[in-house]
Amino acid sequence: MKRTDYISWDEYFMGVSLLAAKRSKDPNTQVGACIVNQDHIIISTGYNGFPKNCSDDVFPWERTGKDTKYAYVVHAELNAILNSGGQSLKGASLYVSLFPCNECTKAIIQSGIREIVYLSDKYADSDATLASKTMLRAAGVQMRQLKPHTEQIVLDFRVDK
Ligand SMILES: O=c1[nH]c(=O)n([C@H]2C[C@H](O)[C@@H](COP(=O)(O)O)O2)cc1CO
Ligand SMILES: [Zn+2]
Repeated sequence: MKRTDYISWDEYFMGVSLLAAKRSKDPNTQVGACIVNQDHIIISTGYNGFPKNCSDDVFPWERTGKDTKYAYVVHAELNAILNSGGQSLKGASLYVSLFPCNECTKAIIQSGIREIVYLSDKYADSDATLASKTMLRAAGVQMRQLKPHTEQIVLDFRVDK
């Protein structure tokens, strides 16, 4: 008899996104993304962080003031698109822990991604999110908020030997 407590595809790919988010150095919001093709194969992952060679210890993580993170940080979704190494994203699904902003949405639509599965929509009332939703609706990209059947998945690094 097969196991019955295995995780669903949605939980698996959102779980990968959440694990990617754990790599983020952002002290306030850690975002993770995972792009999956129609065969359920992971094409790419990403999290929010500064561009290559722009040191996490030099560039600012402040949210307010003269010099903020917003000018420098690459969003998780854009990193995932850029990390896909030129593979076609046509018909792919994007799993992301936070609803995409309008700038990422432009790249998502242009890359051919057809579905966005998200967890949090904490900036739902922002102009960026409203613009995202307007563009995604116009472009016919599906959006759905994941309602997980489980509250958490624990990774256990302990082994027998
Ligand atoms: O979709 C997103 N993807 C993404 O990676 N981010 C990143 C940019 C920032 O590093 C952080 C948001 O920071 P804050 O919540 O402090 O404003 O999340 C933010 C959004 C939402 O706009
Ligand atoms: Zn974005």
